[in-house]
Amino acid sequence: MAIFESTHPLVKHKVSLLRDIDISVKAFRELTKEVAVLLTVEATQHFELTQVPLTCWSGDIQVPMVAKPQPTLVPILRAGLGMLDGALTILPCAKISVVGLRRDEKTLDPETYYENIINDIESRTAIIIDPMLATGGTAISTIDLLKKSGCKHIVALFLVAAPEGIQALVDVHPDVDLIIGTIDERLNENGYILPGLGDAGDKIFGTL
Ligand SMILES: O=P(O)(O)OC[C@H]1O[C@H](OP(=O)(O)OP(=O)(O)O)[C@H](O)[C@@H]1O
Ligand SMILES: O=c1cc[nH]c(=O)[nH]1
Ligand SMILES: [Mg+2]
Repeated sequence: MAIFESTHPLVKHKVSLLRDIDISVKAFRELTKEVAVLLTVEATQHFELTQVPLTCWSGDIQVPMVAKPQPTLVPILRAGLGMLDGALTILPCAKISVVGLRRDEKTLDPETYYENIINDIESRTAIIIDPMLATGGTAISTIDLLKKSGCKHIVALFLVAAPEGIQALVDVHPDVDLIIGTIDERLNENGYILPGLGDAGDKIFGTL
């Protein structure tokens, strides 16, 4: 597994703005989208290229094009939807697989309530998008679902991650690459990330 924490100054700046207790729903949505754009650039920067023939204005040439089929984006409902527009800005032709999971507030175990994964996932990279990696339970279950569907290459993007969640993911799915905006300090006793963003889903959907 590769664990990559972004060093981009704009990622750091925007994640810092997301932490403001007085942030509006509008600003939280906009910043989430903007960080998703930047993280998607980071996630795609090592995509393999291949030379293909093309006829251009001056004749026949060989041009570099991405070798593998378009990836599938995998937003985890609900909060992952807040990153979808940003990821699609960079990957406008990506297929979309949707999974819905929620944490039980007491046990912190994830419950899967929706699954719609594309058919031909074997040949595509899956890019999971979710603002938060806390205990890691939700991401681990999502990766289980993707692998059961035949997915062979998985990258996961998070705005903020806790060290506990990263370790849990490494232990269970060591082959998955992580792209993280900022690695925070720790989880609190309720499984929330410190200093964190609070409940990202509630802030994106205005359900606080
Ligand atoms: O790493 P974990 O401990 O599993 O926690 C992380 C998950 O918790 C949040 O979703 P939540 O369950 O609040 O659902 P929501 O997106 O509908 O708010 C978050 O968006 C992740 O999906
Ligand atoms: O800190 C956290 C942990 C889980 N889910 C969130 O939205 N925030
Ligand atoms: Mg939530």
